[in-house]
Amino acid sequence: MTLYPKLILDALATVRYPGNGKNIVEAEMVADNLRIDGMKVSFSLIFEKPTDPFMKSVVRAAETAIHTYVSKEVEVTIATESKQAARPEPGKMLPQVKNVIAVSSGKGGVGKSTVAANLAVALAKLGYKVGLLDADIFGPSAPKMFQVEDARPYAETIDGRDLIIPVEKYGIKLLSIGFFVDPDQATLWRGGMASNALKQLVGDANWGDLDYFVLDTPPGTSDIHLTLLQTLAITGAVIVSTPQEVALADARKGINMYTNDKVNVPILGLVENMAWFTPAELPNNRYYLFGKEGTKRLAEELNVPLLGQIPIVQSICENGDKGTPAALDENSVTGQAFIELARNVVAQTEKRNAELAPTQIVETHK
Ligand SMILES: Nc1ncnc2c1ncn2[C@@H]1O[C@H](COP(=O)(O)OP(=O)(O)OP(=O)(O)O)[C@@H](O)[C@H]1O
Repeated sequence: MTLYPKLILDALATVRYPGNGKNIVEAEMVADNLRIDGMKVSFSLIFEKPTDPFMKSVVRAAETAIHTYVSKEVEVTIATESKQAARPEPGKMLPQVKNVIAVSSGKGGVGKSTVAANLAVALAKLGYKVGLLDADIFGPSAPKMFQVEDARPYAETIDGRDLIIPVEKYGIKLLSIGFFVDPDQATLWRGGMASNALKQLVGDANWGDLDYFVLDTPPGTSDIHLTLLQTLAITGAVIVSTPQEVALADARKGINMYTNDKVNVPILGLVENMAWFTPAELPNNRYYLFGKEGTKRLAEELNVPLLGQIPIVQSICENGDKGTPAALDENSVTGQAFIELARNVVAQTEKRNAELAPTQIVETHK
């Protein structure tokens, strides 16, 4: 049997690309590098993106078509190409971002998202270029806290890649998993889907130059943390806790997630949220509802800095609901507490960068 190009192309014309229903010859997906050498055939298939979900199945279908319509004896080699440049390798993503700060808590509901959002706002107030990624897949709250719930970020082609453009609010570049997923559906997501979505929000978004990239991570320890550790070199972690014993026990677990022997992310320090209650009409009174200075003692015991103590103030909650983070008003008691926190985060980050080598990403084992 003698093979010739038309025989191969006719076989390939029976394969449909599921994305548009056209056959792959008509859709100009077969590159003009078709080589025939005896019973050996090689060529490339061209896809729009390197992440095309149909890539594997189309390659398999093309091979099967040649075996079915030409001969089982043909030795087929198919390479894949894409029109768009690939996402940079993990660890090489976001070269223009100077510091990546993960805000974590061992336990839900301690105010981690409130602290992450207000830390981002306070850093921007101090004049830094700031990005905030709300990676809290099970309870994204940044859209509400920044009053951008209706935002639907779009993509633009930049240097040959389609990149998501972050929303800008209060001088911060912001993306939330909540812009893309109905929060009620999030818990139904399989781990892999959530991880892929997150990798896209990090690697396929136009974050540009940033001094601080703040990550609001999900509560507790999860696959999402592992994805973040495998995708980004996290400069340091900020752990949020409330003063009660149960929260402190969980805070230790949260710390361990960043400092075990496989992961080497330095802890920049702890934040004690809901440290005391101050009624608006008695601003000098402090009521220690959840115990006094538990987080402060934990910080001392672990020999890590206490970066800030944030009181329980009704306005923090109201501002969060209204979409105007408390840190926007630097003259308020809470605004000052968050500015102080941001100053301490900057000081600890600079100290860490002077004393320690850059963080390495956690390798993926296949
Ligand atoms: N210091 C504070 N004073 C008053 N209210 C606060 C304070 N910190 C957080 N809150 C309120 O507590 C609630 C929970 O806070 P937040 O969503 O930030 O917690 P979280 O730890 O991120 O929770 P999750 O586990 O759901 O991610 C919110 O309504 C928030 O406005």
